[in-house]
Amino acid sequence: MLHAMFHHVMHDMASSHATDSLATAHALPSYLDPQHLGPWGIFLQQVDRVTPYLGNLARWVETLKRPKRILVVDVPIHMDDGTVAHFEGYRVQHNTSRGPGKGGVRFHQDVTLSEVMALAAWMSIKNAAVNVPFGGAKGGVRVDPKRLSMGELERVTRRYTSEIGLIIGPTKDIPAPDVNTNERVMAWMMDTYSMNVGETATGVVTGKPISLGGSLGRHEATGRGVFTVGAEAARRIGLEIAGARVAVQGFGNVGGIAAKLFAEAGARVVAVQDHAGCVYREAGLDIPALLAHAKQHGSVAGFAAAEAIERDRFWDTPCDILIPAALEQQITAANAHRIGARLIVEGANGPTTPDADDILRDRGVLVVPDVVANAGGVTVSYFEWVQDFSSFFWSEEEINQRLTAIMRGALDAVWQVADDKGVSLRTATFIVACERILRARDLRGLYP
Ligand SMILES: NC(=O)C1=CN([C@@H]2O[C@H](COP(=O)(O)OP(=O)(O)OC[C@H]3O[C@@H](n4cnc5c(N)ncnc54)[C@H](O)[C@@H]3O)[C@@H](O)[C@H]2O)C=CC1
Ligand SMILES: O=C(O)CCC(=O)C(=O)O
Repeated sequence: MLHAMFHHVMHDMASSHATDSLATAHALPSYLDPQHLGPWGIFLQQVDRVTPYLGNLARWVETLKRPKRILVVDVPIHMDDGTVAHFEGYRVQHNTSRGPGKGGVRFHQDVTLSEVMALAAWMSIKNAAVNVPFGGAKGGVRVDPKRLSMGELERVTRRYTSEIGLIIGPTKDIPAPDVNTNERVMAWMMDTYSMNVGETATGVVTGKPISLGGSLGRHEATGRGVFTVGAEAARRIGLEIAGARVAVQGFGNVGGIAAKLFAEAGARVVAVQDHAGCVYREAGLDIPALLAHAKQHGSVAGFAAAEAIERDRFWDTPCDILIPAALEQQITAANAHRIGARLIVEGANGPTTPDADDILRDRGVLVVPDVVANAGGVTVSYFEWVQDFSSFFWSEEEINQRLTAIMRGALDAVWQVADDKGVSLRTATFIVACERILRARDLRGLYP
């Protein structure tokens, strides 16, 4: 009787939840809920868009929807006033089929697990798109570093590094700079990891100071890559860089250097927006002067040789090329129809939502997606890692030549796939990258 009831209950569960016994194996952990809003939900939609193009490899696609490893850590530190503060830290290794995890560390007050999961996943796609031998990973601490003293920032960095030390390492997972982290932070990370393992391990992070095993050209690499693919995409759609009007959101490592290179190539950078202000000058902003101002004041706000405009007006700025280089989900269905540019080059990770992608495509705006456009940083990080292993350092000229060749090659490959299959550059890039990742997975079998 009991056996019969049990059988009945089991049967009901099976029929109400799913149709076969694999259902349990496929049930997603709550933090992977596809309905999840935010960046991870966007990544899942992007994977769904590419799946029909993956042929036999599509049987592995579920791998991409589940990060391999997620670590959430408590980061307690002594504040300068004697109190103890706790910050939440994350390191997510999305996929390691093609090599060790690789991706930056973000310090920002709004960092969430969903965001770090998506950023890690985009690293898997990006690293495969430019064919560097890495998987994808990313880290973050939910802290506003602008409110920390230098000592507090160092203590957060060192404690976070010790906590994630369990899973990082030169052949396991190699962090790098992202929003609000830089060479200084990388030096502390390298030193903390090295102290904990008992030897100097320069290869544990990239984006280090040159004098500590960093690479020439890494500081500029992401902005340089944005410029390289932006200029090449512009050429392909018949848009002349000399005289082109450029609008840039985010004026840090990526946006600042991209703006400088576009201006040096004769473009007019007409608008720049950062976290605290937005400036406009129809004749073109003096970028070296704006960079100096932002360095001194922490923002473009208050720059005298320009008109200060309301933040939201940035999206209406008449321009030919738009470079989002700040945070995710900036170009949405709410503003995509207002953008006047013919070309968008994504310096930031995840700046455009899938519904905005569709609007832009319908309007004939070309989007060079993050997973190609901003891959210059990780490409030179790869060079740095190789140089650290061999203790043999290359000239900046050699680095920039190799970077340019890889960026142009990657754009060319995805352009061809987009043409052949009639898809956007983003979907084309996901096709190329997912094929590489899933083929590696297929060849290796279940472990990675
Ligand atoms: N640093 C790197 O090598 C790489 C960075 N990226 C991506 O590029 C983007 C920017 O990163 P970084 O330049 O490194 O960071 P950063 O910390 O050097 O600069 C960030 C810039 O964004 C601005 N910003 C922040 N919040 C904003 C908001 N709500 N509205 C407008 N502007 C805002 C800041 O004021 C600052 O100018 C991020 O999406 C990052 O993931 C992508 C590839 C590599
Ligand atoms: O240089 C790296 O390893 C990664 C940089 C990064 O975080 C990114 O490309 O988004």
